[in-house]
Amino acid sequence: MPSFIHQLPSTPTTNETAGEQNSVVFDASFLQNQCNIPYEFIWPDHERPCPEHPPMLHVPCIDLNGFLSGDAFAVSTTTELVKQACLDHGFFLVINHGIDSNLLKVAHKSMDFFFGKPLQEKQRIQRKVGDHCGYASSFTNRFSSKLPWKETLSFPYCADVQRDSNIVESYFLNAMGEDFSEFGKVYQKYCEAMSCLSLSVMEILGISLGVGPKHFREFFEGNDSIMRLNYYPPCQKPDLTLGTGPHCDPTSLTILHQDDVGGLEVYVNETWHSIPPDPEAFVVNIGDTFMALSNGVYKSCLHRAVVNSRTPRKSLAFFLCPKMDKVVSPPKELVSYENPRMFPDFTWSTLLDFTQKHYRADMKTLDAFVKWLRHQRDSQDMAT
Ligand SMILES: C=C1C[C@]23C[C@H]1CC[C@H]2[C@]1(C)CCC[C@@](C)(C(=O)O)[C@H]1[C@@H]3C(=O)O
Ligand SMILES: O=C(O)CCC(=O)C(=O)O
Ligand SMILES: [Fe+2]
Repeated sequence: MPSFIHQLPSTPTTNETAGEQNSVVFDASFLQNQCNIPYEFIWPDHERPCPEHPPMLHVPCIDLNGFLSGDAFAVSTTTELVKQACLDHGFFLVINHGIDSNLLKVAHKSMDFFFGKPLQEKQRIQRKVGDHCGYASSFTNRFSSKLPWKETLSFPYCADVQRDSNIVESYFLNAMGEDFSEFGKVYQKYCEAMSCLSLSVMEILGISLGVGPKHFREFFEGNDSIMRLNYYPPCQKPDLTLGTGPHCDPTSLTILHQDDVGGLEVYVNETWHSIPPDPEAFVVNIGDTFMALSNGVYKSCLHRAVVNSRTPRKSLAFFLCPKMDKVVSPPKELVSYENPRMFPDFTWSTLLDFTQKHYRADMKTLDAFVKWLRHQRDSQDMAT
């Protein structure tokens, strides 16, 4: 067992496989004091950060307040800018979003509250094998190489108040007790705000694709989304590792808020570009599931996060996802003889399961998923 791995007393749970009796976690406070980093965190040459600071990506800035005012010029400008961005690389910024600045501030502060806790306390909410929620530390018990230099805390958000109007608060109360009541309240409010913002963006995407403002808004009304807190400790060898490896988000839409450190990079025209932090703006990008919903018209884009040797970096990522059993299928207006179906129908829960149990999301997730899905369906057909 590598020295940086702390063997913790086994925490038997219902869904651990026989081989998962012991939880192992990455102890950033221990690692930071070593002069080198373990080989498991060293990425192949061709995937390492650029030696020079990459050029800045000029992404359009969407004034959401303007769009929501209904002013015809603002609506057409907004939808045109989003359309061009989504045809080019799938990233754009949203400003004048109406999200309370105090909520943003306390959401960032609450990350320090959690990630500053002793390892054993964070380990109380450890992500279980095959699950997408909980605390994960560089996924040491999930991947054996190209480990990301980060700790994450992921949790579910359900927008369907009939089903669960307080899922985030309950999740933390159940897992961490009364001390996390305020913590849960903060992220319940944050996720509600993110869900509302996502539905406005879905209106813009619907208009930009010619299917109208309601189509995708209604598709995501009762979303089963994922909120993820990314904490990237400083690294003594930032040029050898990555905070988050190159990937396309398998989800539908990502609304990201970076702190002021910087580190998000997007791969466009065969070159890595940086998207510098802007506290007033959310970075929005479409994911694989929305690429399938648009029948491939809009592209899910390759991106990653680099780390530095000086200071921790934090980002809050809200991953909009349809209801688990919702069938992902493009509207008929986006399918034609010239534009035949690019992907088969699938449910979001099947793709999510694929990324959690069978495949580490990267830049080819959707292709790998479609191949896997076809194989599964062929095997079932042969068995009947
Ligand atoms: C559905 C998801 C899987 C990941 C979290 C959400 C959306 C982004 C995915 C991820 C960040 C892509 C890079 C690899 C990954 C393993 C990670 O570094 O965290 C991915 C997440 C995951 O599988 O936990
Ligand atoms: O932290 C960042 O800037 C990006 C993280 C990311 O891409 C993700 O969590 O999917
Ligand atoms: Fe991402």
